[in-house]
Amino acid sequence: MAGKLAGKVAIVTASTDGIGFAIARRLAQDGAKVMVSSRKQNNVDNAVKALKQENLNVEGLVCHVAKKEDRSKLFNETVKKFGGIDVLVSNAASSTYFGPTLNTPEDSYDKMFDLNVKSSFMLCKEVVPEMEKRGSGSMILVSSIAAYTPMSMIGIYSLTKTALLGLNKVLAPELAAHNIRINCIAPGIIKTKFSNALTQNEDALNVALSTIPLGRLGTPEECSGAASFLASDDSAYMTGETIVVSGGMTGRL
Ligand SMILES: NC(=O)c1ccc[n+]([C@@H]2O[C@H](COP(=O)([O-])OP(=O)(O)OC[C@H]3O[C@@H](n4cnc5c(N)ncnc54)[C@H](O)[C@@H]3O)[C@@H](O)[C@H]2O)c1
Repeated sequence: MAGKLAGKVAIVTASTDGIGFAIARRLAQDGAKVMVSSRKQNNVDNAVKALKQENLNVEGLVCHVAKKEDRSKLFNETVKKFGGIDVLVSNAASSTYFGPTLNTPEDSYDKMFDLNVKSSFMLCKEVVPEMEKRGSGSMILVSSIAAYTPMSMIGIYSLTKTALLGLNKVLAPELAAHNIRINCIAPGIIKTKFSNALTQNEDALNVALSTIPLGRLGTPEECSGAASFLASDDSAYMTGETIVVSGGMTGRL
């Protein structure tokens, strides 16, 4: 397929719905071969079917990103199906507690750090040998606007997203030595299942909208162009950076 990502192979985690699905679709529309993944076989099957119906070059696999054996399988199967790995989008995350930060249970804290931060780090670390074989690579971490201005009722989730900005900065120089780039995307409030709790409550929605200069929520598709840009050689001189996709929200929460 022609396009700015022609010849590239991409993995997108948690890509059967929401922002991950939109990114997987956009990378494939721009010419990449894409491995779609998430935790449930049924969701993987549905996403792959939908994308194949659009004549996109995708395959799918179950991957719970906190499980080492699942991550290994994801890399091995991608190499087997597509011949290598050029792009990794680490998108999986969860927010397991809503309320005052000081009340966050320890197991929730651990779960969010394990999934949102540690799994991202392990994916980045473990994919390096495959990218080295290709001679270059691009990694993209999905952070959040909450990384900059923590949202009060999801304080520890926000903290994990700030940690990803740090991970981005700390890995960029080391990965550069392998000719691999790493960058972040920080979405604002995007209409997905993830943001349902906020967007289905009219009062909360109105408060949120009042902080967004563009006056509306974003869509998953509006995050996907930034991912495609960071995956492509158009961003060849960028590493350790973050693209904010928030309708102008930065610093306004
Ligand atoms: N929606 C927003 O407003 C918003 C804003 C900023 C950042 N984000 C980030 O965007 C990313 C995608 O979120 P989304 O809004 O598309 O919501 P979503 O609920 O569609 O995506 C989250 C995905 O992560 C998956 N996931 C959870 N645990 C997993 C695991 N262990 N292994 C693999 N997958 C797992 C879920 O199944 C789900 O598909 C997340 O990193 C989220 O933090 C979302």
